[in-house]
Amino acid sequence: DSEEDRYLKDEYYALTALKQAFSNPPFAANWSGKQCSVNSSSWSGLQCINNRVVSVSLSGLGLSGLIGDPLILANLTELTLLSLKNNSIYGTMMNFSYNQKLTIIDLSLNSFTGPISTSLTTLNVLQSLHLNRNQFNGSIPPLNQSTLKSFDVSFNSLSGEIPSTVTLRSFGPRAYFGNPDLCGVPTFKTCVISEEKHNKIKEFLLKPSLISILIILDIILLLVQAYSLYVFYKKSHNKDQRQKINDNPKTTTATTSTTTNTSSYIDMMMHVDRQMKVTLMNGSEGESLDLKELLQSPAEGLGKGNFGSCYKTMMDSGRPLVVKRLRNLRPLSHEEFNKHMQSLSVLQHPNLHPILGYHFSNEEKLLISAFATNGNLFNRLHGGRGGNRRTFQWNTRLEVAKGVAKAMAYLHKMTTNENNNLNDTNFIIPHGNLKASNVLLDDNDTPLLTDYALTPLFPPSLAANFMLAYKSPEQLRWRKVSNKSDVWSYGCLLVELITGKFPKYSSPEGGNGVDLGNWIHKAVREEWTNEVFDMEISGKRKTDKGMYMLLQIALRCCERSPEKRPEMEEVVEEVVAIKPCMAEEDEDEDEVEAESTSTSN
Ligand SMILES: Nc1ncnc2c1ncn2[C@@H]1O[C@H](COP(=O)(O)OP(=O)(O)OP(=O)(O)O)[C@@H](O)[C@H]1O
Repeated sequence: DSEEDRYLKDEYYALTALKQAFSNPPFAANWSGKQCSVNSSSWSGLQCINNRVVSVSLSGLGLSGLIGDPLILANLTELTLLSLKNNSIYGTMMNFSYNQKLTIIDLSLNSFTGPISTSLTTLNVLQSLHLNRNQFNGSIPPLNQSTLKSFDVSFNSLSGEIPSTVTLRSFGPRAYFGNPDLCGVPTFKTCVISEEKHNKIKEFLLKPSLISILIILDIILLLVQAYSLYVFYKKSHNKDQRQKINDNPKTTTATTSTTTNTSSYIDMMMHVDRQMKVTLMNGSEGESLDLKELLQSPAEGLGKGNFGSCYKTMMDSGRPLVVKRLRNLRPLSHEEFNKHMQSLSVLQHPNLHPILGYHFSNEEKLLISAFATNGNLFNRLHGGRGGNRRTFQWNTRLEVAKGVAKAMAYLHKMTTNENNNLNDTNFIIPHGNLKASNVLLDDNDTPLLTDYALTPLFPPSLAANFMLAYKSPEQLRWRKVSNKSDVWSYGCLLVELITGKFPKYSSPEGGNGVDLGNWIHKAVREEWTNEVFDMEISGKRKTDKGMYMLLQIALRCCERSPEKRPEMEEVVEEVVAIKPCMAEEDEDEDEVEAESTSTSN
């Protein structure tokens, strides 16, 4: 299936599920066949643009039924308008986290119950929200999008103080009418605890009822649990293995963030406790991965990415592993996840960091891999510049450039090779997320690519926004990952490697990050080529010829037009042909000699 076919299928299933939620919808027969034909739709109430559903308008059709799955619309990622107004639909409100393009939502005049979904606060282009005349209860989430101009939650059972955001305060009291327990501006009711409520609370606390006893017992139980977790955590921290982590000086260079994120680790342990299963990847049969041991071992947070967080953990054997806790996945069945993971296990290359195993349960999706001892390329390149820095020599950088190019070419070969044994039609191999923090370095600074080919696991809109740190011009426009957008990313990585400049997406404050792919053309055009090289590789001696050659390759990879960019295979040939700098090797030998003379003296 092409990516477009996948979108079509996903959207078709979402709409079919919606149809099935209603008993005898008048459009039952009409909603059959393909939902979109380019910019039109034969399905009543639907509008399409470029074969994607952009509007679902089903108001006043006498629809009745329960919407049970809050993510029922998650696959309609291009949806801008949703109106189910004036029907008899019940159930709780949908989760709109994946419908980031919604501008108009109208669920008014139905029988929805439960709280207003907090996912609405994430919709940055929302202009109109009508939820009036339902039975929504609980408090109003702190909506504060400046785009929101029309808002109505009147005649529900909402309660508590209206959050004091600029947006919510901008609507008159009419928007909030008919919610007797709602208070604060702009309603005319001030939020004070009434005498009656006050007495009720007093009564509740003083006169033990079954409910109050249960609540108090619950609180005690929670405290006991928290205490035993604390004791357990302390204990495991004191283990010898913990000492090993602390004693290993490389640990600090390996992490993006040295802060320990223990609370979420404990949180994770509680989640997976019930289904202790790690599935081993093909090729990892010799491994033994016991999730229980893995999660009970001492851990430290390595950092938080766009799709989850990584933890380093030390097994009893002394082997360090990394657990990546995935977040924001698209709704996936266990089978789909398995299928994708198993197809990834076919990929084996000395410069690809393998996933050793994974865990899938409703609550958690974890990927497990070996810990790369020298951390990631981003830290190696930019870390410790103020002092305490391990020099990153030109020859080592060149080796990194070669390794990454080989791994990328391998991934691309697997995408296009017709005889490959990846018969999973959903399989997409372009790396899709190449950036310096996704290039890990082992003991010898050998580069190991990680986070490859994960794009299909995430909702397309999210993947488009978060992946591809070095976004190519066409990727910015079409929001699609391709082999050629990977080539652009590789070019940007080369520029970062040669110049030591921060890319725009991850520049620290005051770090002068630039859009590397475009900047390098400007730099060469304006003839400051000699000044672009990182002082660490060009300062001491004359700039090596190889550096110019690598710069030329970077320029070709960063051609604005994808057709003009080389294939990764050609890139490998050219990068591999660059010879290391002999002068630097001599310098290294001199340094080693000087060191050994000074120690023998
Ligand atoms: N196997 C590993 N060995 C050593 N460090 C790792 C390993 N896996 C991940 N890391 C590091 O952990 C940190 C968090 O990784 P994570 O993949 O969650 O985020 P990211 O790479 O910054 O962003 P993204 O989610 O877009 O990939 C990064 O600094 C990454 O380099």
